[in-house]
Amino acid sequence: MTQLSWIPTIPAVTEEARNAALDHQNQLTKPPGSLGVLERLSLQLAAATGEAKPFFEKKAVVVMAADHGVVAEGVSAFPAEVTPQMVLNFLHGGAAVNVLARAARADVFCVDVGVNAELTHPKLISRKVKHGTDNMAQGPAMTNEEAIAAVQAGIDTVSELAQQGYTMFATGEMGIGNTTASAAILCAMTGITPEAAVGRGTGIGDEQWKHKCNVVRRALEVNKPDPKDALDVLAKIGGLEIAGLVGVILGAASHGAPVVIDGFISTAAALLAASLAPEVKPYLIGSHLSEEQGHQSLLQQLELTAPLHMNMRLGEGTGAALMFQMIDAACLIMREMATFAEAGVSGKEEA
Ligand SMILES: O=C(O)c1ccc[n+]([C@@H]2O[C@H](COP(=O)([O-])O)[C@@H](O)[C@H]2O)c1
Ligand SMILES: Cc1cc2nc[nH]c2cc1C
Repeated sequence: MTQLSWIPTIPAVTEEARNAALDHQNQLTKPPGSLGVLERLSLQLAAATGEAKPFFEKKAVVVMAADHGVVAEGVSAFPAEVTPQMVLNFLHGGAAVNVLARAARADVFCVDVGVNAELTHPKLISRKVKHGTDNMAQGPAMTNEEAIAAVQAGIDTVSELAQQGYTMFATGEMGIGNTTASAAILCAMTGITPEAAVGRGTGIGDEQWKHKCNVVRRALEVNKPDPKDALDVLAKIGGLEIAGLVGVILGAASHGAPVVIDGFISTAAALLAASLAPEVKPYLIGSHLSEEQGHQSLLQQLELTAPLHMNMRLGEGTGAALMFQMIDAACLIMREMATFAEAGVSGKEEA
């Protein structure tokens, strides 16, 4: 596939830094491999940054917010007006993601990429492409141009934050109806049935779940998205915040910054980003396994692992913000743990 002009160039990760990190890790006072996921993270972070012992002083959770026309079909347990209401909650610092980001010493940035209300707040990043998507059960959710503009909103947001010194990013989102769009993306990209991809979202019951499966089936039949063309999938059955997250992921990787992927919706965005630019893959860090049915399938498709099993299904970037604390831990192990030589501890017996 030829490189599309709106996709930023993504640097290759560095094996030298990974090897230097592995050398150091092998000298630390522990049996090799005994710190499990923390060890794997250290090596990935070294490869991504080109530094054997990186530390991330400034971390950003970017919450992309937008509305979904498909909510008119009755696919969510909550009304669409919750999207703008929660945006204000993020801006006032009162949402779960704000609390978990504070716990991780990270900052939350909220971007209006397509909320169906006029929002003004000094902290809001306003990059509205349109007032919510069109109803994908009746036709395409967006045009290709709108989808690209929303991707660009994510790329631009990350570029500005990188200029302010942020070196690690997490994906967050808010959009009533967006588990329907994400399930449709999973079906389109992998060919699995709506029954295997659709989950309970904000908490729908059995009858509404069956209806949501039928809505996804109809959206796929009406739009016939081409799985080999991730932009086609994104525009026809995606969401403006999902497109924004594709931009966050592409943008972070283009700056050589690792990007922590939150739950179901964020992982759908990551799957599209990796389809558009496979070079993003070494920059992706899985966080938690969402309760939403279909999340495991998305992770498998990306060969991503989600170390945190917290029974969460909130979105917003909450699982990714928790993962920031594990990343800090992995970095500090590399910087602060004593080596066998320093501590006078005997190494492994030779066989
Ligand atoms: O990230 C997840 O895994 C996740 C799972 C279920 C629900 N959500 C959140 O709930 C909203 C979408 O749910 P729904 O039922 O309206 O499609 C949206 O704002 C998401 O952030 C998020
Ligand atoms: C209250 C509420 C908060 C959320 N945060 C992310 N998705 C959400 C959905 C609802 C309904």
